[in-house]
Amino acid sequence: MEPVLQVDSLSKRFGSIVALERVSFALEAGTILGLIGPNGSGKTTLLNTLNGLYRPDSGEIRYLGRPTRNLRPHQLALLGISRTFQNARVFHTLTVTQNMLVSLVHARVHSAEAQERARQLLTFVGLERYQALPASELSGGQQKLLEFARALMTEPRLVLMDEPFGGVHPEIKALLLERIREAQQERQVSFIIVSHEIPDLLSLARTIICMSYGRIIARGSPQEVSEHPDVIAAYLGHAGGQAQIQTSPSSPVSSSSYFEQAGGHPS
Ligand SMILES: Nc1ncnc2c1ncn2[C@@H]1O[C@H](COP(=O)(O)OP(=O)(O)OP(=O)(O)O)[C@@H](O)[C@H]1O
Repeated sequence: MEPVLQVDSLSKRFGSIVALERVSFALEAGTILGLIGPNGSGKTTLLNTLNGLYRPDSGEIRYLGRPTRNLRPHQLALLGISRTFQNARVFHTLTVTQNMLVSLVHARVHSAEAQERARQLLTFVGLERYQALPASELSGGQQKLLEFARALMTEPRLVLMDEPFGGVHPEIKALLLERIREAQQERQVSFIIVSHEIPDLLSLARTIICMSYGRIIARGSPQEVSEHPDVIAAYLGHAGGQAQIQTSPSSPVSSSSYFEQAGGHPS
């Protein structure tokens, strides 16, 4: 089957900073890819390039076999690539429902159908009772749920999510994890999810890619990547580190304390 996304030798620099260096991978339809890596390793730049916010310096992205080079984010959204951000980007003065409808301004969807889609998706993420409230009245975690529901409004084939679990209350995180799984399994949506919440990501994703200094340093199953010596070294900042990436949410070291210990890139 044709991959939903094919990325070949993608590179992106900001002046002297190499944010992406010959990044290549393919994403099968209906699967979840987890993207990990120390701070500054290029994860957000990769998402920004995939959804048309940044133009790559070189390399090619094909979505459902079609090159995306000259397409802008709203055009890619109409084709089926949607996106959430590290800090939820909701419109605070608009109501929850209006936030949902914003994603369809460029789409030819009848107003009644758009309203019904918004209602169903808000129910899906447990926000139905807040639909008439300004988004500013939602908690940070609820705003992440809203952003996720909004990303589904265009009936995407691929959703790019940047740190969906960061700073989210455990109950909301559990709901978000469940709904991402449901969207993948029942709607055949593919996901690329960037997260520092390693145990959650490892439980969700079929494949993990680890980046460091703009390059892919490991890819494979959650277990393969979490045990990969280069991955452990990248997080610890020295080769042959003894620590393991914790693979279970119930493991004694939480992901956040793990990252506090491990730090980012070695300087
Ligand atoms: N718009 C920009 N202008 C200049 N440099 C940038 C820009 N965006 C990213 N960078 C640089 O590119 C590199 C990769 O950054 P990026 O945000 O993609 O990393 P990341 O892996 O997402 O980090 P984090 O986990 O901290 O979010 C960093 O050195 C960053 O400072």
